[in-house]
Formats: sequence, C-alpha cells, structure tokens
Amino acid sequence: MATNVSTMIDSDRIAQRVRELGAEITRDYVGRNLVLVCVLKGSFVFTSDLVRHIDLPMRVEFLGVRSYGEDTKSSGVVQITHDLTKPVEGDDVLVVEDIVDTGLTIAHLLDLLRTRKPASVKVCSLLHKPARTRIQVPIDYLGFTIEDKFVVGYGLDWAERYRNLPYIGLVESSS
Ligand SMILES: O=P(O)(O)OC[C@H]1O[C@H](OP(=O)(O)OP(=O)(O)O)[C@H](O)[C@@H]1O
Ligand SMILES: Nc1nc2[nH]cnc2c(=O)[nH]1
Repeated sequence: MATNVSTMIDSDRIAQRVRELGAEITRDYVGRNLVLVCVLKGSFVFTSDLVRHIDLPMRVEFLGVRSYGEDTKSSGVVQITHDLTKPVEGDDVLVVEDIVDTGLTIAHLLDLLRTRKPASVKVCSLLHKPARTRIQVPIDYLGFTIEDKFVVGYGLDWAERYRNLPYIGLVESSS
C-alpha cells in the first residue's frame, strides 16, 4: 500500500496566520507575566514559529502529553510524559496546542494547570476540528477550523511520521 500526502493548508497560509496570532498575543499580554506552555510533541513546530512573532518578555515551558499513541483515535487517557520545569503560580499561562479535536487533552491540561494557581490560563491552538468535540473548551487564539479529517504535518504525526512536513496535509492511501 502506497501513501501520499495532499496539502490542506499550505506553508504560506500558516506563516501568515501565525504572524497574526503573534501580533494579537503581543497586544493582549503587554505588562503581564506570559508563560507559553508548549504541549509536546505536536506543538513544537507551531510554538517555535509563534514565539518569534511575540514581541514581549516571556518564558516558554514544555508539557509532554500523549493520548493518541499510534492510533488516529484518542485513547481518552491523557498521559503526562514531561512536566513543567518551574512553577507558574501567579503567571499568565497560554497553552499552545497544534490541534483541539475531541477536546479531551486540552480539558485535562487546563484542569492540571489550574491546580498550579496561575493568574490566568488561556488556550492557543493552530487547528480546531469542531465536528469531533466531546468536551467544549474555549479556544482564545485559533489558527484554522478544519473538517473531520485526520491531518498531519507542521508537528502533527501519524504513528510518529510526517511531523517534519512544512504544511498541514491529509494522508491518502492507495492499494
Ligand atoms: O482534542 P484531542 O482529541 O484530545 O486531541 C488533541 C491532542 O492530540 C494530539 O496529541 P497526541 O496524543 O497525538 O500526541 P503528540 O502531540 O505527541 O503527537 C495533539 O497534539 C493534541 O495534544
Ligand atoms: N496527527 C494528528 N493528531 C491528532 N490528534 C487529534 N486529532 C489529530 C489529527 O487530526 N491529526
């Protein structure tokens, strides 16, 4: 069986939207203690582009999370594989996700982060797939709304492959 990836959102559209999100976040967080929490692994590419468009003193933390494993469906169990390295008590936390699909991962992370007593917690996600929502979580900064398709690239994987594609694509298989 051969696989082939078609483009859903090209790299120019992503770059333009990431610039806009960075500018919006910069405006909203002036004078605050911004801590960006990059949710690994999927949001490493988005976060690394986004931070270069935020013109503020800020920190970056990483939270390792896994719920999909090798599958294209959420296991429903969110495992923490790497925790924050510093407290975020009193800080303005902005969680950066590559995608909000069922909402189970981000809902779990928001519950976890609120136990750390930040001054505020907001969500920035590159993608949202509303057709599959199981838990509704407000997304404060959103890149693109997409249809109900399993996407790869720009950090997103399928069984750990395709994270390095510079665009968001759809895997098409042909036998
Ligand atoms: O809204 P949900 O249905 O919970 O799905 C969203 C989560 O799924 C992906 O993570 P995954 O578990 O695939 O791990 P990865 O980031 O390491 O690829 C993605 O990065 C989100 O964290
Ligand atoms: N790669 C990938 N991971 C996801 N996690 C939740 N939805 C998706 C998706 O569409 N693609």
